[in-house]
Amino acid sequence: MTRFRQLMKFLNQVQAQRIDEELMSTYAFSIDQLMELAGLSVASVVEYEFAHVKESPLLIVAGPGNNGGDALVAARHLKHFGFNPEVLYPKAPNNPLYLRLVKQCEDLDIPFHSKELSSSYIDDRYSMILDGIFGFSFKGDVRAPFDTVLNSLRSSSKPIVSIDIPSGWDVENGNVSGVGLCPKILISLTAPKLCARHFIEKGNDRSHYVGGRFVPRALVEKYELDTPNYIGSSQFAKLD
Ligand SMILES: NC(=O)C1=CN([C@@H]2O[C@H](COP(=O)(O)OP(=O)(O)OC[C@H]3O[C@@H](n4cnc5c(N)ncnc54)[C@H](OP(=O)(O)O)[C@@H]3O)[C@@H](O)[C@H]2O)[C@@H](O)CC1
Ligand SMILES: [K+]
Repeated sequence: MTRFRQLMKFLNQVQAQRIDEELMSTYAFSIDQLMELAGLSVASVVEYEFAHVKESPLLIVAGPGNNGGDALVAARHLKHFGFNPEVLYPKAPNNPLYLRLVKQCEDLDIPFHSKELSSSYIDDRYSMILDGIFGFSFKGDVRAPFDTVLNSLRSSSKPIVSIDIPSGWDVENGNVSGVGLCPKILISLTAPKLCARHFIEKGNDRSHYVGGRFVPRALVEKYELDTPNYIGSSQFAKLD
């Protein structure tokens, strides 16, 4: 596993969105490719942290955008890694990319839930929660049906791993509304966003990883990104 000193460069919301756009224009990536690598990084971190509870079901919560797409990709990889993922998909968009990801999961017999699950059900059934609800495009107050979904996840005692942004957090200012999740683990993709500073402040029982090994050198230089030197085939780096 790659270890790396805590990164000092944090992206604001506009920079994160611009980097995403440049990857898919100037640097000729398709969204499927980026999402596949992002989801593989996420699944690899979950494997590293939760291999000891492989038999118990994992709850993977997917939102309506690309953060949810990363979660669906991670669900598929985790199934191949020998885990037992189930997906909560409260608002499944009718978009060919996500429809394909859902079919790939269903073909692996990954169960899907569309209605909110109670915190007691979550506590009884799952060993951990993977939060792929909102990423770097989240804005404003949390709208239905995700307000009640966040409530039940927040009331659960199970450890939460957040993909890119803890859901409900302002991308730059953190959990200012108080309705956001409190993850134990954050996996920043490409580079941490400004809200990650508030995650790090919360102390030593938190782990911060970075993943998404697709950033070309010219983009690193343009945005002065502080990306880790990943070792070998490692899909993530743990930040000390
Ligand atoms: N380059 C990288 O690093 C890569 C990053 N990737 C991933 O993409 C993520 C960013 O994806 P994204 O841009 O699709 O947006 P994301 O945050 O998933 O949410 C958009 C959805 O949320 C909704 N929504 C928003 N606010 C809301 C509210 N208050 N209450 C309720 N709903 C709200 C919004 O709804 P709308 O406003 O359209 O109605 C829309 O449907 C990024 O974080 C990373 O995980 C990789 O896949 C690829 C490479
Ligand atoms: K998230």
